[in-house]
Amino acid sequence: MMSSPDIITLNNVRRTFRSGHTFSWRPRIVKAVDGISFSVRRGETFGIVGESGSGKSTTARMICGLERFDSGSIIVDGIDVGRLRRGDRLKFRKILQLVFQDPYAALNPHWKVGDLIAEGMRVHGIGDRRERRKRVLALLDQCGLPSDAANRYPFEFSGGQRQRICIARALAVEPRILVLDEPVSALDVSIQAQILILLQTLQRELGLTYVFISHNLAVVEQLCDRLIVMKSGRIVETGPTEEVIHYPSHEYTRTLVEATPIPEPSRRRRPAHV
Ligand SMILES: Nc1ncnc2c1ncn2[C@@H]1O[C@H](COP(=O)(O)OP(=O)(O)OP(=O)(O)O)[C@@H](O)[C@H]1O
Repeated sequence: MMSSPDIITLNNVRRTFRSGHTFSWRPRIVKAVDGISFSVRRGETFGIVGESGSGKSTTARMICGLERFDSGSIIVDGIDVGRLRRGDRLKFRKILQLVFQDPYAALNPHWKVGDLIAEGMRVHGIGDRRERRKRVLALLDQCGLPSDAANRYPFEFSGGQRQRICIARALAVEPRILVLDEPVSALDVSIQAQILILLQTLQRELGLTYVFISHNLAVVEQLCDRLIVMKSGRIVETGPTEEVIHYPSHEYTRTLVEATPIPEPSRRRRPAHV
């Protein structure tokens, strides 16, 4: 059977939050995600951009099965995320892993880095202890970390190195998809560039699909093949990254582009591979 070119498909997905005081007469209804549809192709980097509050993180969390949705459907590698049962969650995590913005908060400070990376493998029953140790060392190397990192604690590392640890941990279970929610936003610009290069290299080597959430169009421009622009829970623009950034058709995208210094001429990178 031919596998579909699309690995993630959202169809008319909505998510509403009630906010405001429990005792207020009129709780405020926030349409965080207001009927969005898009597909992500296997092996591509798909960007979700928009200003703060536009619904990017809610979308990412719904794709990951961490946030329920009110209506619509989300299919990830053939799995209906809306119908994930408790027992399916583990299997789902082997397909899709997440990397968050804050590498400080994401790592348990009491665990050694080697144990942090090996934990997912242990939970998923991958290899025995010896094999897991070997794989931890290979992952450290692949993510540009020294091998003695395995025996050290997260606090001994810089922000960029911690994000490398988070990426190694995500890759440990050999997922097909990484959802990266503002993965470089907390880092210095020079460190950002190194992490982006690492992500590009890993994608090439492992054939990964990335969903990349960012408010920074310069970063998105460097990494993403295609993107959607979100505003108030809706998609206002979609298309190949260069087209959207250099020839935006929506006023909102134009405002985002104008607010971002994007180096010229465009320094994009590698042929998209599927
Ligand atoms: N758990 C929640 N309870 C109430 N409102 C929420 C909740 N999560 C998100 N929202 C609201 O939904 C809207 C979209 O939020 P979301 O975090 O998805 O946006 P975002 O584009 O990722 O913003 P940011 O970049 O600041 O994270 C916002 O108005 C937010 O306040």
